[in-house]
Amino acid sequence: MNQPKNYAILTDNTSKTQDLVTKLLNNNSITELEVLENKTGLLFSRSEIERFMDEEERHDIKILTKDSNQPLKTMSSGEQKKALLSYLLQQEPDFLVLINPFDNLDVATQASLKDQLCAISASRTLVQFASRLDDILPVTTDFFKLNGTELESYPSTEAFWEANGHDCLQFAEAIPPPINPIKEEHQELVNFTNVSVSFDGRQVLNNISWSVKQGEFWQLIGPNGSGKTTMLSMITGDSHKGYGEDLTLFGQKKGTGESVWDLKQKIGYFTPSITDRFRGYHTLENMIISGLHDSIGLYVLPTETEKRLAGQWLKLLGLYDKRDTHFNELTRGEKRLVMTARAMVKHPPLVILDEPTAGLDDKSAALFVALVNKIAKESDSAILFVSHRAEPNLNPQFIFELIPSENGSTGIITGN
Ligand SMILES: Nc1ncnc2c1ncn2[C@@H]1O[C@H](COP(=O)(O)OP(=O)(O)OP(=O)(O)O)[C@@H](O)[C@H]1O
Repeated sequence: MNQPKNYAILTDNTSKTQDLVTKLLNNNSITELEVLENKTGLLFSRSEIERFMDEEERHDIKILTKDSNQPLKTMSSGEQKKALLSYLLQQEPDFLVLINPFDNLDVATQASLKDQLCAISASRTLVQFASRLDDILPVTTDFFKLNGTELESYPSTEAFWEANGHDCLQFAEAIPPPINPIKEEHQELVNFTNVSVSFDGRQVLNNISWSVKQGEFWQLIGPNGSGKTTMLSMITGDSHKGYGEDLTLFGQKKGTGESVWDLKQKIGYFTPSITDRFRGYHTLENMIISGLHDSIGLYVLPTETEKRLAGQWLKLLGLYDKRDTHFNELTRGEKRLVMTARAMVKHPPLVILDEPTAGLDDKSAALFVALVNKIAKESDSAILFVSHRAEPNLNPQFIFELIPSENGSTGIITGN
């Protein structure tokens, strides 16, 4: 049997990935990939996981979770991807379309998925869409770049790598100060003392002790399933876990009558799913101002001072000329910059960025990281950056790392 071909398609924020994927899966003719015509392809992507999650929940059925007692929704990203891959392989497709397969995975899970995909590639064609160069599988035989709807091909592997180097931009202007600075009287914003959490009798966090003080810049890392999301949702008030444990938020012990609203006032929060699901028609200016009103999109008339402040942020982001553009017309990378400015505009005591670079191409991720470093340096807000990737050039002061074990994850603190 001949070794199948394996394709890598590098995408950036102009790429019409969805259009090409639909064509591939529907067997439409694509000149550059004509060997796949009349072959059966299946999709491995975050959106497929979400679709199955929806199906399983809505119809109370098990598709990907046949071999598990746990709902797909509560599985870690690594567990979800494993379940999807095994389900797809059972159907023996001729080819698999992979969209950013390593996003949201920690280093060890990425390595194990990479090995698995390389093994699969010996007998099945892989078509990998990748927004990060580092992710491209070593078994790739043919390289492309997707510019809008155009597939650009390269005569050789070397020609591809030579053409796709990149450089990193920086922001020149200063971070705009808040209109009404928020006074936080407690020096310590978050304190976990020997906190343990279990789900259905299985311990996930084991004796976690961690304290975040005003103005500190932290990165929270840990492999898939180690409990990062669990910890974050205890801080943002989205989880009741932590009641009865020694967990203090902004000077108040969790479970002693704090209101989620009060917590939200003190925390600027950003995770890409907020952006990717956002469907309203609001201008960039209004999106940033809405951060002052704790809404997404603006439903009151902005004041001149608010407009001026939004203008300063947009200048900093290099998006001032687009201030009247609708948010939905921005590229993915631009949207994330705007949503981070929105989370930051009040200068809340604590800013949480949850996997903020997932799905961004290298250039956009570098730009995003540069913005976060700048915010950390020029503001009094404490920053908590959650990411699996060792983000090149991110400069946190401290790293809190979750180390999984049979009795749940323990935490260690390292400096940067
Ligand atoms: N509501 C729940 N019910 C049962 N198990 C849960 C629930 N929430 C989380 N878990 C389990 O707890 C563990 C930690 O999950 P969590 O989502 O906090 O990890 P994570 O580090 O954020 O992972 P990822 O990086 O993949 O998102 C996982 O094994 C997960 O399956």
